[in-house]
Amino acid sequence: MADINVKHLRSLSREERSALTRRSEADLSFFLEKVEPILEAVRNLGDDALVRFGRELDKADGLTKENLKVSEAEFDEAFGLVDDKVIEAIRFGIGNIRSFHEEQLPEPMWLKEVQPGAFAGDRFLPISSVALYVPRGKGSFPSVTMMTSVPAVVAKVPDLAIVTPPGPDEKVDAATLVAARIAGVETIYKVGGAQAVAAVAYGTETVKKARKIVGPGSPWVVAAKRLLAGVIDPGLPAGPSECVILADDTVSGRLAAMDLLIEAEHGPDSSAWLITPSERVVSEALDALPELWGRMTEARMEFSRTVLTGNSGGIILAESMEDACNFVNEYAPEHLEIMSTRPFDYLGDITEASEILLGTHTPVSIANFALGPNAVLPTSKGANTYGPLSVTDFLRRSSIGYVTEKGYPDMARNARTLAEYEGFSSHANAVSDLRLDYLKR
Ligand SMILES: NC(=O)c1ccc[n+]([C@@H]2O[C@H](COP(=O)([O-])OP(=O)(O)OC[C@H]3O[C@@H](n4cnc5c(N)ncnc54)[C@H](O)[C@@H]3O)[C@@H](O)[C@H]2O)c1
Ligand SMILES: N[C@H](CO)Cc1c[nH]c[nH+]1
Ligand SMILES: [Zn+2]
Repeated sequence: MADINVKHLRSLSREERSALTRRSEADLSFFLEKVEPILEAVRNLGDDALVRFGRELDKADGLTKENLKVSEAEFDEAFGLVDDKVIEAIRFGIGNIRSFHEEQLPEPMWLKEVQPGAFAGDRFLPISSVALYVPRGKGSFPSVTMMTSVPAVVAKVPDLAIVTPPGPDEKVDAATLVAARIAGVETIYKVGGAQAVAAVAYGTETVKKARKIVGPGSPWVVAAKRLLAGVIDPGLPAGPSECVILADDTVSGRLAAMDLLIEAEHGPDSSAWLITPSERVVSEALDALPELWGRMTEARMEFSRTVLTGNSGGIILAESMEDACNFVNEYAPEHLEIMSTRPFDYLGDITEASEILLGTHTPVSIANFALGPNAVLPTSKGANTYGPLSVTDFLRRSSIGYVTEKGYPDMARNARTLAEYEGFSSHANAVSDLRLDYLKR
């Protein structure tokens, strides 16, 4: 396949190497400009704007203020529309996702005696209201419903709502409704894109204001979250999907090509690279791609072709596995597969990746839908500072302190010394002997 990008890491200049790590999210200027009036319209016109954008952008001609919120009847109807096999897969996935996320739930409170008679610790409470964004543009995403709802329910967020675009029939994707109900979320609004972020940030007549929004989305959603970061907590940055397949010489290049196409098929703005020091793997992967494309739907094949022949995907030949691991760390992918019969040999060399999947039987698809770890992951080098969506994203932490009469003297003496050094007289007074006098009265 002559037009698939094949890069030799050794022959690239620093600029060329760094260009390979660039994602579509790096320049959102087009989207930021277009999204601003949408946010303003929602702020000023509320439901009227949501109905207008739903009709214009999602072609939901039958959307009205009255049906913006999913009804009980629509939830019930969804179970009849979804194949039993799909419901079973949703239940299977939710079971594993719940089991994984329950392990993340911290004790509600802990206290440690840091000095005799002086205690310090943390207390956790759920965030009072969170909106979950479930995309629906280039596909429907019951799996994102599972990944966002389960940790929120495990964290016991009292006020949860899903926002997701309506289809042209002004309905929410049926499997999304099924997944929401099984996971335990009952409020769903038919609004997507930038207008959904604005709706939960400002609140409208129908849509309740939320303190935080989580969930992945297209650049429209990412741009809106950036612009509204002062109004609502936008959570971790989760934009267009991306993956790196890191393969050594122990595996088949055909297998590597198969997994390279997983995330490359999300959209033309996705990113997907296969990196290997093995020329055999490169040539087998190139040979396999046409057959694999023949097994894909036309639209998904076109998306992945765009990715693998454009600026954000292809195959990279590295000098060695060490060289390849260094590149992976520079890239900081959302999903990483270490495809090798000895994956643990390389795990220690990878420091920057949102998700690391090991071996030849853990393709990204299994992690996207079934395994349990969260598939809402930071993109565009977000792995440098963020982790995957987790139960703790739905909790807020308060520090707890308790000093007893026994612990007071040492604490007060040291606090006073620093208060005086910093020049804060009231801070110092509050830990002076005056306190002991006042305590006597
Ligand atoms: N990082 C992650 O964890 C993760 C997980 C799943 C999906 N994803 C990514 O999420 C993204 C989902 O994107 P999507 O498009 O499928 O769904 P989406 O719901 O994010 O975007 C569709 C919405 O965008 C808005 N929109 C579309 N065209 C517009 C225009 N011209 N002007 C204004 N608004 C417009 C519409 O409101 C529409 O409802 C994909 O890029 C996918 O790769 C990421
Ligand atoms: N790969 C996505 C996260 O980047 C998750 C997903 C859901 N459905 C398909 N893929
Ligand atoms: Zn995916």
